[in-house]
Amino acid sequence: MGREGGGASGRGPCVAGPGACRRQPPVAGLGGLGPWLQCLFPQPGMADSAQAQKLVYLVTGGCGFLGEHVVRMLLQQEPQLRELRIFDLHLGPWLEELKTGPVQVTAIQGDVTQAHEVAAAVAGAHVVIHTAGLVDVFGKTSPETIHEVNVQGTRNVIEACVQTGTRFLVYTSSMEVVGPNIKGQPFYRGNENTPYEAVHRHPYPCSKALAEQLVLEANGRKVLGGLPLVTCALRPTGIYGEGHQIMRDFYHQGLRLGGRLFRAIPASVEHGRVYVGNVAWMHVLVARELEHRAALMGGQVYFCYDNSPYKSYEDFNMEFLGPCGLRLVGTRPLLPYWLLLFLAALNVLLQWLLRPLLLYAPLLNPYTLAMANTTFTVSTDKARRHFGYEPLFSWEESRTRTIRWVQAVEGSAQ
Ligand SMILES: NC(=O)C1=CN([C@@H]2O[C@H](COP(=O)(O)OP(=O)(O)OC[C@H]3O[C@@H](n4cnc5c(N)ncnc54)[C@H](O)[C@@H]3O)[C@@H](O)[C@H]2O)C=CC1
Ligand SMILES: C[C@@H](CO)CCC[C@@H](C)[C@H]1CC[C@H]2[C@@H]3[C@H](O)CC4=CC(=O)CC[C@]4(C)[C@H]3CC[C@]12C
Repeated sequence: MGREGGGASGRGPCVAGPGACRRQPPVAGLGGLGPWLQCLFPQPGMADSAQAQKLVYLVTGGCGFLGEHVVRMLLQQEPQLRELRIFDLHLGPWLEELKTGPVQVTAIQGDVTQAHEVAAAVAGAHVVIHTAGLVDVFGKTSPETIHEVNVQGTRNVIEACVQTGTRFLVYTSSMEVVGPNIKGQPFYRGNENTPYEAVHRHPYPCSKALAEQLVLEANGRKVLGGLPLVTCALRPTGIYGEGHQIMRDFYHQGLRLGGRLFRAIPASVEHGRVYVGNVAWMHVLVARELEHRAALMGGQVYFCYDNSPYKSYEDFNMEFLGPCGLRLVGTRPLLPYWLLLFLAALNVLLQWLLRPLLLYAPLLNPYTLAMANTTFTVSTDKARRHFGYEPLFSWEESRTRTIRWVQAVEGSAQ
């Protein structure tokens, strides 16, 4: 238990860096798009592996944006995997193609708010990666539902681990657990220990903060069989990459506006972003190393980071949308902040008025405006120090992959 820093186990060598254990080109390709389908069968290299395939992993939310990348990354990069269980409210058709490889892929349609469904899925798993969640900052779902899925769902996962004897739990938290806070104070190149007043009112960050707290408090609880549960939480900043719905929304909005997007956020406001492949890789590494470094990693939080540049939310998106033919108009915001705030408030009113008839959930509301307008960037090496994380994808690779994906979205939209 907790052989910190040893790296002598069968799974140890990967801590030296991704190159040491990369068996295939990194995962890519999502959403059933043609050019990416070649990457759907990443497993043959693993068949050569002399290592015993003995581990059972469960990924909740495995059909979501991040979850799908975690699933594919595990199949590619975790040689000890025997069975991969994918638990999600909505199962994707792409799962079928994964079932032909050497790892047993078990798709489980289920709801994290239903304790018995979660317990059945967790039973017999060695590791649970809990990414399932309701990501809603646009008012699409009620605060109660967000709480139910994100908080009660997480509680159910923890209890299932305790009751069935699963010892390792990795939770996908969020930068939003820290901030930006309601005062809009900047968090500039902060790390996991940077003091910051983390005060929230919006249901999404509140739910993520509560769920993260539950996960961290559960570290050390005795599971069935008497051994301690080892948990930790990963806090991605704004994730981007293949399958990112908000990027898709911005792209389509730009197309509707004749190939233009209009600057609303000052270029000086920096927003932390991280490539989905690197977030997935970090989950895989954490899951692998929790057993060997339990004393060091148990109960810890880690920001997810890579070498993506610090830019404003809009300027960062243009790194991908620009090469796809869109243009960001204006070097400064075209509308004054007070007017944007007024429009954001108007959107809230419209959402409320239209609710009986239709769901009106535009990107702009007071919360998203505050988010986009507040500097929040991380600069840390905690993940490297604790479990040897280095980004698997360089910024150039991440950028190229994302651009290719947006281009494929464009192709499939025509
Ligand atoms: N997208 C982002 O920029 C960031 C996301 N996160 C976190 O990462 C995790 C994954 O987020 P995304 O992949 O972006 O979201 P997503 O919406 O694409 O994926 C979430 C998945 O969870 C599933 N799910 C939702 N409710 C469920 C339920 N009741 N039972 C079972 N499955 C359910 C959904 O069907 C979906 O497949 C979430 O926990 C989110 O809070 C954290 C930081 C940034
Ligand atoms: C005012 C608009 C003018 O173009 C720009 C609006 C952008 C917003 C939709 C995004 C700005 C910041 C994003 C959030 C941030 O990246 C952190 C997040 C973490 C999560 O855990 C989930 C997603 C998100 C809340 C993300 C959502 C979209 C933004 C608010």
